[in-house]
Amino acid sequence: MSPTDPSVIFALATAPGGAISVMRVSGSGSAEILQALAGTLPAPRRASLRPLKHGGEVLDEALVLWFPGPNSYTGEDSFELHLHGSPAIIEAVAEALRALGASPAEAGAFTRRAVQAGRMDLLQAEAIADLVEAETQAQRRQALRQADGALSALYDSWAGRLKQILAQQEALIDFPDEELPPEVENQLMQNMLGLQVEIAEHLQDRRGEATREGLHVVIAGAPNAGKSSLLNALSGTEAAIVTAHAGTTRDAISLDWTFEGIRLRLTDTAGLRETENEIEAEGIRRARTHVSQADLVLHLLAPGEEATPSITPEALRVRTKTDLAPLPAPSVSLTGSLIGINTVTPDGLAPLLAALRTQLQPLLAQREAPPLTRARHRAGLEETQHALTRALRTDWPELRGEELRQAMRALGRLTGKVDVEALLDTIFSSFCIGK
Ligand SMILES: Nc1nc2c(c(=O)[nH]1)N(C=O)[C@@H](CNc1ccc(C(=O)N[C@@H](CCC(=O)O)C(=O)O)cc1)CN2
Ligand SMILES: Nc1nc2c(ncn2[C@@H]2O[C@H](COP(=O)(O)OP(=O)(O)OP(=O)(O)O)[C@@H](O)[C@H]2O)c(=O)[nH]1
Ligand SMILES: [Mg+2]
Repeated sequence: MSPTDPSVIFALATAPGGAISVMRVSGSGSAEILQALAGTLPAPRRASLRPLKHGGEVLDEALVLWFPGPNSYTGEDSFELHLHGSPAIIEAVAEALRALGASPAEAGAFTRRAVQAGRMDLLQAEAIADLVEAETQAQRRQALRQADGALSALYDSWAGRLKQILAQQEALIDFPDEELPPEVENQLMQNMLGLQVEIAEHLQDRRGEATREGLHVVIAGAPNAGKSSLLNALSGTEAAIVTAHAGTTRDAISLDWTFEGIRLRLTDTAGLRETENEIEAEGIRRARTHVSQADLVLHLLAPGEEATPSITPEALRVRTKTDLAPLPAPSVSLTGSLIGINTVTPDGLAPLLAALRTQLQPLLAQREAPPLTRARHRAGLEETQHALTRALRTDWPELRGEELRQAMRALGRLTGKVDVEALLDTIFSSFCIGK
């Protein structure tokens, strides 16, 4: 293929500003472009130092990696130029690549080509995006596991079982009514139910989404309860203003905090009370919105403040300023849910951290089965479940077959084994350039 083949794409794979910048190039026609720049093709998959020349000039002295297809990330002929990371070199090399017929890659284009070449499925491609963006160790582990194909294997096994169920169903259709063996029909129903139960359990597991997206923890309570002090103490920042004046916080203040490898978005809110002040009232309205959308609410109560009713039934109730007024021992044992903290003594937050750990335990637990990680997976599995439910409800064999096929299609779209093209744009548009 000619060096001007439009299917060759290039992109910087590293963020600008580093000492080294990696330019990635892929597509049939890569070999000619690399030869034009580096003189000859280096040995495959080995780092070689080469002067890169274009227009009779040396652009940089670079490390070159040549990956002949199909043994490359994209499955195509591709190469990498490990350049000195200056803007001038990057610009000159990009200019040369354009002149040689390559075009700038769109977001996710390299991974998209890897999917199209059958080197990975959609779940693995999504996991690569998550891997690139992982900020916590839990996110890293989860993405790596999904990239390895653990979730794909689970959904593929379900697709395999659905295929068997469909085959059993078709065998039933061919039977004349009077000879229909009831145990075959029974077996079929059992298989459908068994699959539904497994998918339902998988859908109940929120670990994957919580790990990937983080959890929203909202600190709420009356003015002066110590909410902003807690936000500052947990995050080790002075993000929120603290004063002895009741009604200090108006705007909600959010920051990210990693606890036990889980990403938490902490939000400090305006103290809840009746007020004539227009600004404070708006703050309180926003506070209530945050509370209603929280995954976990910490309801802070100053000493002497009535513990009930709580802001929301699920809130963790936290008695503050225990350095001033220790939690009376009986209240600890009687209402085990009341946690005592202060932001003054060295271990003042320990009871809250312990309670948070317990609360998050289900999310921290390593389990055998890989969790679903995106709304897309949840929607596809729910569609599968609905189709299975309809298949179970109907006595009409042809209709049941159609519902089973629909369940298979919904499941197949998750790995990308069906209807891939329609999905690629939405999935890869969220990637960064160079991936
Ligand atoms: N420089 C560089 N670092 C990188 C990548 C890259 O593309 N370039 N990666 C990109 O995301 C990740 C590594 N992933 C990769 C996956 C497959 C192949 C590859 O060439 N696979 C061939 C040969 C495998 C082998 O060496 O045994 C193959 O599978 O056939 C390369 C990188 C992270 N680090
Ligand atoms: N002794 C003691 N004082 C505290 C503690 N936590 C907060 N305070 C004090 O209580 C007062 C109110 O604290 P804030 O953190 O501003 O309270 P808040 O709930 O954010 O108040 P608003 O923003 O007005 O709703 C300040 O004077 C803090 O120094 C604590 O654990 N011990
Ligand atoms: Mg405050």
